[in-house]
Amino acid sequence: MKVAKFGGTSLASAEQIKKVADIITSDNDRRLVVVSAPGKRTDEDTKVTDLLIRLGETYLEKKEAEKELQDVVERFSDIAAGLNLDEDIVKTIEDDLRSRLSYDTANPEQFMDQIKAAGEDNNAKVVARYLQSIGVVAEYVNPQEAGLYVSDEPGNAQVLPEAYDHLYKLREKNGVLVFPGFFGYSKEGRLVTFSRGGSDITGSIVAAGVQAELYENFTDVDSVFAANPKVVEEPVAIKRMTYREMRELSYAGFAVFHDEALIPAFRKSIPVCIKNTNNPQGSGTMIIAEREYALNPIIGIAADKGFSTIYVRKYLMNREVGFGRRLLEIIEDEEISYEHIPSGIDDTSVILEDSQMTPEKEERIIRRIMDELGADDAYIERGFAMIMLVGEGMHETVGIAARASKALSDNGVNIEMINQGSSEVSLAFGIKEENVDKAISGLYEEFFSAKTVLQ
Ligand SMILES: Nc1ncnc2c1ncn2[C@@H]1O[C@H](COP(=O)(O)OP(=O)(O)O)[C@@H](O)[C@H]1O
Ligand SMILES: N[C@@H](CC(=O)OP(=O)(O)O)C(=O)O
Repeated sequence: MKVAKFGGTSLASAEQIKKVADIITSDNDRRLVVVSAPGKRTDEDTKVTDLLIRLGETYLEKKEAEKELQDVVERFSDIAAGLNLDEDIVKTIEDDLRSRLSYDTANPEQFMDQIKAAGEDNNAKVVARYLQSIGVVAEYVNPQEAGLYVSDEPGNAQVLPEAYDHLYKLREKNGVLVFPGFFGYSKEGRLVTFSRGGSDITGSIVAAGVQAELYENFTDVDSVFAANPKVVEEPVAIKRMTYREMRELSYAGFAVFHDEALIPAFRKSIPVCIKNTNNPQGSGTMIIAEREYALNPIIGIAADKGFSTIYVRKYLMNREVGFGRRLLEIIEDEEISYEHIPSGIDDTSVILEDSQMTPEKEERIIRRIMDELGADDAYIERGFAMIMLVGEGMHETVGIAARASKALSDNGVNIEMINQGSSEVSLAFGIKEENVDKAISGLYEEFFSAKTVLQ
C-alpha cells in the first residue's frame, strides 16, 4: 500500500484534480490519498486556506463575513463545475462553512482551527466524489473516526502515539481512501490543526500508521533541488537524500516539504518520494535512511529569513556557573523558543525567530538580563537570515567551512555567526537578510556546478 499526498498546487483547479485522479488510477497500490486544500492557480492567486483565515478573522471582528464566505464557496464552485459534479456538493460546502462559523468564538484559536480545516475537509469530499463519478471505488475518511489523535494545541498539533494503531485499521477498508490533511482531533473530540503546510505531516503520520511501503508527496516541482529554484537558476536535482538531510534542509527553508513531516515516516523506515503532479513519470527525489556520499558530501543549501539575536556581554561570563541556564529561563518565561546559541568567553547570542518577539517582551527580556544577570550590555538585533549547508559527507571532508567562508567573503557577505550542528550534518551561517540571495548563489557556485550529478 502506498500513501500519496497531493499539495495545494496539485489540487488548485479542476484541471489539476483530473491529473491527480490519473495518477491515483495508474497504480493500484495508491490506496490512501491525503489531500490539501486548493492552493494557488497562479503566483498572484490566494490559497483557500488563506481565504479561510480571512473569513475567520473577519467574522471574529465583525460577526459577519458574507463576502469572505462567498470567496471560498466560489473556489469550490469553479472546481465542482470543472469536474461536472452535482451542484448539491457546493451547497453542502456552503452549509458546512456556515455551521463552522456558528462554533463558539470564546476561544478564537479553537474557532480559527475549525475554519482553517474546512479547506482540506471539503476538498477531500470533492476529490472522493470526483473519483466515484469516474467509476473508482473511493470514499472520504473522517480523521476523527480513523483515530488521528493529536495534542490540543491549536495551530500546532502534535500526533499522539495511540493514533498509529487506530490508523492501521484503515488497511482493512477497500478502494481508494481520501483523507483530508492538516488536522486531527484531541482526545476530547476537538478539531486541532497542524502548523501551516501541515498536510505533509498528515501524509507521513498516515503512512506510518498503515505501514505503507512508500509515502509519495506530490507537488509542483520535479524534485527537491540543491537550492531554491526561485533563487538559483536551474539548480541540480537531488535524486537521493537521507532523512537527516531533508529534515535539516526543510527546517532551514526548503518549503517543498514540512520540516516536522519526516519523523513519523523515518521512525517506521518508510521511504519518502517527492514527485511532480505535472510530470508524474519523472523519478523525483527519494528520501531514505542512507546514501553514498563520497562524491557529494554536500547535498543542499537552504536559507530562511526573519531571525533576531539577543546579544549579551558580561566580563568573565565563562566562569559563572548557571549563567546560560538563567539566561534561557528569562527567554522561557516569555514562552519563546530559540534556534542557536553561539558563545564566546565574555559574550553570547541567542538566535530566535523574530515572529515570537513583541516590543513588550523585548523590553522585559533586556531589563531582566541587565538587572538579574548583571550583564555589561544586552540588546536585540533584527533582520538576520540563517543559511544552512547540509550534507552527510560534511564530517569526513576537510575544508568545507573554509570553502564556504571564502565563497561568502568573495561575494561581499559578512558572516555574523557560524554554528556547526552536533550531528555534523549541517553548518549554519548567520548573515544580514539583505545578503541572502548573493550568499546562496555564491555558495551554490562553490559547491555545485552545471555538471554536478547528485546521486
Ligand atoms: N530546494 C527546493 N527544491 C524544490 N522546491 C523548492 C525548494 N525550495 C523551495 N521550493 C519551493 O517549494 C514549492 C513546493 O512547495 P509547496 O508550495 O508547499 O507545494 P504544495 O502546494 O505541493 O504543498 C516549489 O514550488 C518550490 O518553489
Ligand atoms: N492548506 C494548508 C496545509 C497544507 O499543507 O497546504 P499545502 O499542501 O498547500 O502546502 C496550508 O496552506 O497551510
